[in-house]
Amino acid sequence: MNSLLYIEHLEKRIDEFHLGPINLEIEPGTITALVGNNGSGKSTFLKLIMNLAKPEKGNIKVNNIFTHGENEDWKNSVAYLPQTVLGWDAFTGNTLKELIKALYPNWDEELFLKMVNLFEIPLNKKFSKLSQGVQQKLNLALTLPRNAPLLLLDEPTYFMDIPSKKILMDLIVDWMEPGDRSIIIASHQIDDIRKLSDYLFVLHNGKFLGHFEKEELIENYARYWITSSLEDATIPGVVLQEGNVIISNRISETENYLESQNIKWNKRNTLELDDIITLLLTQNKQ
Ligand SMILES: Nc1ncnc2c1ncn2[C@@H]1O[C@H](COP(=O)(O)OP(=O)(O)OP(=O)(O)O)[C@@H](O)[C@H]1O
Repeated sequence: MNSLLYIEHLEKRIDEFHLGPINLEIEPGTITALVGNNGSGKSTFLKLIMNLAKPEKGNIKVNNIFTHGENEDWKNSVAYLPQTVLGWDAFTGNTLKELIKALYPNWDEELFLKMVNLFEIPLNKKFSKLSQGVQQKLNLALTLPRNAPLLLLDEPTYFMDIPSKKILMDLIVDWMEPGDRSIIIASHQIDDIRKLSDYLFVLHNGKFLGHFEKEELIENYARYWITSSLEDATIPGVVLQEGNVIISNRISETENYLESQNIKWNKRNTLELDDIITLLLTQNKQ
């Protein structure tokens, strides 16, 4: 097996909250958007991968090494950007760079300097004196150059201005260029999800709703404007009906049924990805 990340039967409880069970494999060369409602367990899931939280059940392997075993070599294969970092406030960017560089044998100084330059990060200021957006940029500049094949990003663009988001997208595309790397990016930013991801990994209140190939997911949904009376018809595949507009995620079943019942429609379109995510997270009928 050649997966960068392998997860089976993963479950975690925090008080009333229950995450999982989750099964997931991440192949090299892919970007997966980790999507879910607030409190659905995205950050917890990334912490579990990093062995910063202990699961009740299940196994996690990074580059074929169990993350909760004696062998900690897996840590060289993963770079993690948490939502918030603790303990950095008193240090300048320069000092943080030296501390982190020493831990990562594949550190890419050229990429670090490029990111500092593109994001205009002042390296001589203490972390606590930087705005939240600049802190986020510095954090990214201290994460991507670790050159680990698996990159875990928890809301990396939350505080960033629009041009910086664009710069990061280009950096990520370049970073993926070698073809043997993968990213999991937890995000509520629809642009990040739409432009970057190959797959969507969807959580709802801790429940795993699916690991979808993005284009396939988009192709699976359609909206129809019905011109005949629908009355109380239960139409196969329909996940939402508002008046005479229906949305289906099993298009051929729906169309066959409409045809067999002589129910006419005069317009059909595809859904935007944010509409599909909203349906997944609110209907939860999948
Ligand atoms: N340290 C903790 N102590 C108590 N509860 C926690 C802790 N960390 C997470 N939780 C709970 O676990 C659940 C999942 O939280 P988590 O932060 O993983 O969600 P999330 O999907 O990342 O949310 P958001 O989109 O708001 O960032 C929540 O119900 C949260 O309250």
